[in-house]
Amino acid sequence: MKFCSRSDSRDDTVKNFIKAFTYAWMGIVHGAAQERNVKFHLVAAIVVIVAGWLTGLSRFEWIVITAVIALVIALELMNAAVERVVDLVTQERHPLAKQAKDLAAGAVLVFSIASAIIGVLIFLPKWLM
Ligand SMILES: Nc1ncnc2c1ncn2[C@@H]1O[C@H](COP(=O)(O)OP(=O)(O)OP(=O)(O)O)[C@@H](O)[C@H]1O
Repeated sequence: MKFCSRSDSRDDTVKNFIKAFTYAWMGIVHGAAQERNVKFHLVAAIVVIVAGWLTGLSRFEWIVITAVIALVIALELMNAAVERVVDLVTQERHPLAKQAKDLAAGAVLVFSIASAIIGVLIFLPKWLM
């Protein structure tokens, strides 16, 4: 009979956490390497961060910019995941496959438009001053 000490189960929890983190990191690296839109948003994020640094943003504005950048990239990764699942389920043309891909792409577009508006609202008044 095998007894599990409390430190064994804590080791397992830490190992599982590290494994889950590694898989999630591999997802980000894969997305950045394979997905054109993820690459585009990563470059755009760098441009926005440099522009923010040169312009001089408040703490609150940096919080908003950080959240917006993270959400756009997270949505792109989710969109890529939906595309993979749809392609795994069917290689044939199917109206539901189209809807699934277009809905996921629509979600990215909605937030991309909102993030562009947020960017203009934060940066434009400072550049016009
Ligand atoms: N299996 C499918 N069935 C129906 N429509 C699809 C399917 N896969 C993609 N589409 C639709 O085709 C349009 C273009 O999709 P997408 O940009 O993913 O290209 P694709 O058709 O998968 O081809 P490619 O992989 O060469 O770019 C989108 O409207 C998408 O929803």
